[in-house]
Amino acid sequence: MSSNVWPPPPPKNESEDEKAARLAAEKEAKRISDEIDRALEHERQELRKHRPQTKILLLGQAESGKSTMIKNFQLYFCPSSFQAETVAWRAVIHLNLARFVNYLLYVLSNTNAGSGGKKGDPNKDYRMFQMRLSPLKADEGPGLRFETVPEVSVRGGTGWKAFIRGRRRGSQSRMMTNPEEVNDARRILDACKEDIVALWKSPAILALEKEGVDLHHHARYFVEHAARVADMKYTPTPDDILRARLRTVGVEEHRMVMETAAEKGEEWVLYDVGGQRSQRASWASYFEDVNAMIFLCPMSGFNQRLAEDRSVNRLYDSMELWDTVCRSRLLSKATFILLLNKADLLHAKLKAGIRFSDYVKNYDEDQPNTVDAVSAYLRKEMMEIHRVYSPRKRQLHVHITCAIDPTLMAAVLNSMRDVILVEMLHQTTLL
Ligand SMILES: Nc1nc2c(ncn2[C@@H]2O[C@H](COP(=O)(O)OP(=O)(O)OP(=O)(O)O)[C@@H](O)[C@H]2O)c(=O)[nH]1
Ligand SMILES: [Mg+2]
Repeated sequence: MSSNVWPPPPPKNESEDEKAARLAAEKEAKRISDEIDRALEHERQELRKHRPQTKILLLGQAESGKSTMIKNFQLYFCPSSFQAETVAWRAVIHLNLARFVNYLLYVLSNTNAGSGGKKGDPNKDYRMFQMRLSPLKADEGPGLRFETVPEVSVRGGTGWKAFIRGRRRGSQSRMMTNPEEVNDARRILDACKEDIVALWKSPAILALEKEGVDLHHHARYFVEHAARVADMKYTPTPDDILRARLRTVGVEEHRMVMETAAEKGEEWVLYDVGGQRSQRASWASYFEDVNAMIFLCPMSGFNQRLAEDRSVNRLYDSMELWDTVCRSRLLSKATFILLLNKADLLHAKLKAGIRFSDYVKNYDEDQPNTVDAVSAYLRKEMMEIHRVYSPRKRQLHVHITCAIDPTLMAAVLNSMRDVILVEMLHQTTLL
């Protein structure tokens, strides 16, 4: 008979007295075991009470992927709250799609791409779109600019997700005025979906790309998936939500109740800031008591310019910003995590033959034009800035990331969580 079975089976030929004594002993053992469990749980609760709240600040220039990281965090550590916000993201995705389609139409109306005029030609299609999507254009304001796609934005703290779910009135969001309007927009998009697909495949769009008009915008994904996304029955997938673009204005506070094992029930506070230059002045007031700072540097920006100042290269801006953040005394005690993001876009650019060394003068042209070599170079440069300019010695944790790929992000998120927890524990024991 196996000695591993618990509780052990009753001995053969057990008398009534022996049975009563055995049951009493088992009951006592269970009482003691439950008591130990209760004491452990109590100790855990006490530890939690006395541990300072986990506060994490995300920094980086506009479109570096800060808000996308917040979504990843929520998807991984608080999946049910991520799930609950799906409907709110659908409205953002539809606006991303509609505005990109409007942009395509605008670009087409300003070029001679494709052959205009004939029956059934692409120009006829886009005129029809312009007409059908006019309700969505109502809040755009005059003058879509040729070189940019108008962005969807919302000011932090407006509670827009609850508003779109129809639970909150009076939101200040400019995005939509009421849920009925959201449904109208869905019906219009559904009616237009075949035309959107046809427009995207049309010779006029192909001609634009051939002429060198850059249509590599984050909303491109939604127009490529228009048949699914514009359908009335559409529900966004996690991948779609990670691709949705909603520019952050001001500072958004996200209170996340962790659903995963060790920290289950704990509330972590994440601050997401607007990354444009005009927004950066408001950051400092959040520096003081954060436990960790996650900085996002989009590696693919090496050949791009800032939307807010076309004279500035995006990668240089990121480096300068990193320098400033490293020097900050207010952040000197925070755990530093650096994410070299948009590895997928960097890969696509390098593979297309765009040379990193043409834009970054310190990168020797003999060095390989590969993601590995370029990311190793950026890692080294940024670690050096951190080492030289940090007001006190501190560890830096660096990851190469692609924030739209939740499978790849899982390992990074786990590692970041572990680092933050260990630092928190360290701070608690020092207190
Ligand atoms: N291809 C690719 N796209 C990404 C990646 N990370 C983020 N994005 C996309 O880039 C766009 C901008 O990302 P956001 O997270 O909104 O950028 P942000 O830093 O919050 O920008 P601001 O709110 O303006 O400061 C979104 O459409 C994301 O889906 C990435 O690693 N690869
Ligand atoms: Mg943002």
